[in-house]
Amino acid sequence: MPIPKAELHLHIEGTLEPELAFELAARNGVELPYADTEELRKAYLFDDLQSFLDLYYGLMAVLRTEADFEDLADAYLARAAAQGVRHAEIFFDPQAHIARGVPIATVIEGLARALDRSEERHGVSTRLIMCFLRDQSAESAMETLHAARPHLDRIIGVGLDSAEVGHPPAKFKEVYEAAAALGLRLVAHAGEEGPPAYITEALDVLRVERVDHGLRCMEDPELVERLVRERVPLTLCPLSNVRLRAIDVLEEHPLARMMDAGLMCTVNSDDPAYFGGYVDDTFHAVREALGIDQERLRTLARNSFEAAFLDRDAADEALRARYLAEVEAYSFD
Ligand SMILES: Nc1ncnc2[nH]cnc12
Ligand SMILES: [Zn+2]
Repeated sequence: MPIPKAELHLHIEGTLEPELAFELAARNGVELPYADTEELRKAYLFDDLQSFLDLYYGLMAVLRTEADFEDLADAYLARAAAQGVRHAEIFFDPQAHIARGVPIATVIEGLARALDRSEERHGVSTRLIMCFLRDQSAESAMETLHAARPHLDRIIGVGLDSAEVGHPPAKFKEVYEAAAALGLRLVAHAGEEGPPAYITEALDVLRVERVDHGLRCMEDPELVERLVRERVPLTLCPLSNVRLRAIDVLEEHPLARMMDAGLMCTVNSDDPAYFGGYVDDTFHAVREALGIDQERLRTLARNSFEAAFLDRDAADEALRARYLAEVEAYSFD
């Protein structure tokens, strides 16, 4: 049985396995530019974030109806449960769907159908985080926030993803202020490909509570000191960093050094259908490649629940306490 853990950095569209992509393509009469699942999988060789995003957005063409989003999320939750995930905070990219003529209500209601059954069916509690695409305009992000207003009871927070370099966090200051005023929690991708200054900006200008990736903080010792002092959780995704060439090989990933430095690290899967593993596969991979020992794996699991957005009410706090107790009681043998 894998160690219990929370997944805090997971793009639901990045869980679209080739088999489901072909099934949904057939269901919706969408032609995919690949002969079969094997040919599609062969296309998963990326030079950088942008080359991945081109494929990722293209494949979304198969997602059209509420049932498609429900099936996508349900398939993820089943896999996550098998990997020891007890709580999942799930990103989605509404602008990528609205641009294809799929209304935000279809996306959210479809995902919610799977999420509403998740505790009972898979034993996984869930939250939804709506991401803005940072390579689109600040106005488009604000329109998306407005479009989401009828569904805010379904959404715990907002995030910022897509092509990072050239799209610094400050561009989204206003929409983050508007989201905070609506009571939404705030996260943002920063320091994946972009410089450490983007991490600082995400903290100071967007006022995020967690940083997604944050990998490049290691280039700025003062920033590391600050992240340690303020105990800012980082949602790291080591397999993603290797596949998107932020790091050459997993053996060179700074996770162990980041933990040594006292950073509050969590380990997550990002886009597991594309990057060769779900979250427990990632735990195993870092254990092998970086010599992360059992007690450090337990720390990563503990951090994931401590950094989770499970503090809305007494029921949330009780859930967090239960999960943390499961982590402490877990035996690796
Ligand atoms: N790793 C990643 N970075 C930025 N945007 C993304 N969208 C999906 N995965 C992403
Ligand atoms: Zn991501």
